[in-house]
Amino acid sequence: MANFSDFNIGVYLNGLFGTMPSFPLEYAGWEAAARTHLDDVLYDYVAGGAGDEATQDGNVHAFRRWGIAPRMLAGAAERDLSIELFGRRYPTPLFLAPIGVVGIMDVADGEAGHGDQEAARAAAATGVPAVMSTLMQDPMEDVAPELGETPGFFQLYTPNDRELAESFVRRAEAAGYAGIVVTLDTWSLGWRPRDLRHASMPQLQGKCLANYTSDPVFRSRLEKTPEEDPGAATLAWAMTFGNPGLSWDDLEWLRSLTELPLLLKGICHPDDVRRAKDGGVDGIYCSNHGGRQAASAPALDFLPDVVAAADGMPVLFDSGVRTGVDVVKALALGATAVGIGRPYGWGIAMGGAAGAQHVLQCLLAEADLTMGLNGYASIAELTRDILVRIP
Ligand SMILES: Cc1cc2nc3c(=O)[nH]c(=O)nc-3n(C[C@H](O)[C@H](O)[C@H](O)COP(=O)(O)O)c2cc1C
Ligand SMILES: O=C(O)C(=O)c1ccccc1
Repeated sequence: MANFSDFNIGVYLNGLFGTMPSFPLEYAGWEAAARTHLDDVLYDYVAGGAGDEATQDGNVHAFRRWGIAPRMLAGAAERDLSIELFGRRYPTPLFLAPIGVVGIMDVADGEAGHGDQEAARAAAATGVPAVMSTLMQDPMEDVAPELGETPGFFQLYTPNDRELAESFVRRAEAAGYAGIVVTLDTWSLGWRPRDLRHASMPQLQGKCLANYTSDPVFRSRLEKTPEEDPGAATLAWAMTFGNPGLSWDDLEWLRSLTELPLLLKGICHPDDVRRAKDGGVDGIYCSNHGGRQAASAPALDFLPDVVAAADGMPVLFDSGVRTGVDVVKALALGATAVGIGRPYGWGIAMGGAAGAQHVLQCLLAEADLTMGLNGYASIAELTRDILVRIP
């Protein structure tokens, strides 16, 4: 059993010998460190979100409206943070949420462009599974080997071209991804004032489109190859990316594409959970896209009802997790596994795979200590009744 809070002790021990931590120890520090490396367009793209950004702020603040009830003399000196998901044991309850621009966020060493592989290496080093975006800067086949023994899931943005969607899923299966996560909340881009101010976003600059430009179906739709005419390829991407017509009627087709675990991302309403379940999915991914798409209530506020409707089916959760304490609270509200987006994105920007691994170690050490000091030895003990509502 891993002891995640050894990380904590290690920091103090290093300090005794005059070695200070290489990276900041908390979210604000990760974001600030990342910002020193990123240009404004990319920084704003990652940091920003929909509208006045009240949704993303609300995601973070929702965690503060819950408190953990401490129990003493509970014998929680040894903790087990492992979880089971789709028949497999994972050492931690965390996963990396898909970030479509992480491929170009690996700027710290001055050679951006393989950030998807850096994220995969952080997953390999920690056993934290990664959901990898459709929007990669390297093709999915080049990213998968970097995951090592740790499973990766392929996140599908369903293009409005069925053959292309099918090709993506076949490629993900062949490359060894362990499941398919279909994101439903981005069939059109949200209202994002920061990106509008820059009148730019990375994909429109031709970034992170490698899964498209390497795809035989996508290429067959072009008159000239992406190498000959990159601008035309980017335009073709913009024409095929959005899929406003996708509906529940398409779930049967999506389900038919793979026998791998199939999850739907962006689900917050219990009625949608039931429809998804009826359609034969294997898991629900409760998220409001980190407040980047539609304005909504905090994703955390939907989690308990989503878990109830899922009725035993796994529920992945993300949106607003910033600390190890947040991880514990999401688990207590019923999440099977807890995803982080921006925190590890900043990690990649401040130090590549090592930076992302550091972020995971901080979150895990804090989650582990929070459980221990509050008297909870396993994730099974983290239930709704260990939380109190803070008015
Ligand atoms: C810069 C950025 C890019 C993202 N790209 C994708 C993506 O390609 N696919 C997807 O399903 N979600 C994407 N998301 C949403 C994340 O998967 C996740 O839902 C969100 O970041 C969680 O919120 P958090 O950032 O507060 O942790 C992106 C998020 C960010 C910050
Ligand atoms: O930025 C995002 O959150 C995202 O997922 C996305 C993907 C493609 C186009 C625009 C946004």
